[in-house]
Amino acid sequence: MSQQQQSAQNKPVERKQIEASEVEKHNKKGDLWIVIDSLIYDVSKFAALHPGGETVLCDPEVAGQDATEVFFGLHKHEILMKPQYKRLIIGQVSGEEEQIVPPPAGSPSKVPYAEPTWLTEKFHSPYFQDHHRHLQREIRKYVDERVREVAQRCEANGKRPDVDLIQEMGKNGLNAMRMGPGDHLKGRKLFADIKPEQFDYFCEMIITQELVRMGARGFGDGLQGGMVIGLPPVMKFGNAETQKEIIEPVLAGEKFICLAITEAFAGSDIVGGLKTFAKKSEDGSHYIVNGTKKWITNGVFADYFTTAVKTDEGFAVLCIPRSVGGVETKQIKTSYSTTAGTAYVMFDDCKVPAKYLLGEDGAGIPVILSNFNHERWVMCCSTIRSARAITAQCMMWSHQRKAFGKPIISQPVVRQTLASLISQCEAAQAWLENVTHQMNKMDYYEVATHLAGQIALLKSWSTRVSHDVADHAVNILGGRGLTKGGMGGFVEEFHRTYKFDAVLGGSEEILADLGVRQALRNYPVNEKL
Ligand code: HEM
Repeated sequence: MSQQQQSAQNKPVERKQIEASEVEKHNKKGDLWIVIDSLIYDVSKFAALHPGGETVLCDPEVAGQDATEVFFGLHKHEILMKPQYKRLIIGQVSGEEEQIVPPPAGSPSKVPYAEPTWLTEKFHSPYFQDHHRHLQREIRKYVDERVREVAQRCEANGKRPDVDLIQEMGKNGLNAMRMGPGDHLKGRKLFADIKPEQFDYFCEMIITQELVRMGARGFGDGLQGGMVIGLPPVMKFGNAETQKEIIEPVLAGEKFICLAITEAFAGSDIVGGLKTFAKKSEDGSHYIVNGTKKWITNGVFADYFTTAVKTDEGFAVLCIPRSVGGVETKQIKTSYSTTAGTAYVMFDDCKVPAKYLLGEDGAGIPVILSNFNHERWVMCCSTIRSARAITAQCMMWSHQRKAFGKPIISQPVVRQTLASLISQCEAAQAWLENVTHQMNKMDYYEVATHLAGQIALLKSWSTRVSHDVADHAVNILGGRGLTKGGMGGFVEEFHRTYKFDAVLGGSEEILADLGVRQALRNYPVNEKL
């Protein structure tokens, strides 16, 4: 259920007022009431179905009593928002009021550090303007009301993300906005009535960061991850005919695309290690492609494969339509959900018309490299926001979970841990905002020359932050951090999946090294220690 529906349902309703002394009388199997946040639940029949068992509800400290504290030590608030549990409410304790009401859809959380400072009351930012704030509110509402349910469902059942949702995101402009600023936005109606000329990398950052709050990493990649990394080479290097065929149908969610670089034979060593070969025909009209690709996000349902190949000229990129025949895909089961459509791809004598060549034959490296900075930056946006969401979960859990008679946040060791996680999240977001600002100001070549190293370092470091956050979050949540669903479900999911950002788009060590090597390129000859 969306937050908006939740808050609508939470509007003050006339409830039957019942004295606490009356509630106390209903304290046994078959006649069992409990109070949570002033509301009286008749659990007489539900008790036998309660996932935590009937016995715990018949405990003298629970049966006929106010069980608010024990309830929130064991369950997420969202359970009480479900209609099947709301139906158990029979009244309210006389003279008491509900205290725990979720904020309206789209509004920022007031939990300390749950939001970046630009969304925190009383804080200022040099980067964000009114349209950014408007976009953030609208996209959060959209995610909470429209996307979250699909995300949780697909993450669990492993099916591809609903095509009607992707097509809706095509119509409302979101798919195009996820491709960053550029000519493709001109004349297009954008989500939340953002004007194309207003759209900058901060807008894109907002969209990416709001989407990851769903806590469904596999779905996040399933939801057009392939488009975000596979379409840019077509947009930049495709010829007019190919662009016409591919770009709009992909943005509309009618066709699907993926980026096929990695092979079982080669990850980061894309130049030396690749084996997929494209042999040009004598008349130059087509290529015959043979080879395999591995871990290709969205490959299972892609119609187009933006594929790195070797040729007689050296290295090239072809956008291979599945429809040419000879393309086979197999699902790979990874540690996140199969909803991402991660594939093993086999090209067997694929006859690919030469018009699908992106850029020049033998000059494929810049085509691939041109993609990397944006892709890595998107991953920074995503992992940094997820780490913050997990830190907020730790904050909330340690605030409401009691051990040794006190909330666990009263333990100095827990506060020390939170201090470290908060500091890392704040630092990572601040660096990200700085890099994003530079992206708004620099042109493509300046980014490649001056910012690629910073982006590489930021990605490398932010996934270290995620590592630390995931590790400590599991310790704080305990067994729940290792259990799917329930109170620690989000933490379990993050701990299982944060490594995707550490490996995809260049692994931590490779990127750290790239960052330093790029710095050395501009090392001044005239300065000595
Ligand atoms: C209206 C009242 C309640 C409802 C609707 C409810 C519902 C649920 C649900 C859906 C679960 C499954 C776990 C999850 O999804 O998080 C659960 C587990 C549990 N519940 Fe309740 N519950 C209620 C009250 C209580 C109370 C008052 C207690 C107090 C002892 C309690 C103790 C437990 C325990 C011990 C578990 C297992 C927790 C775990 O697996 O970590 N429940 N409950």
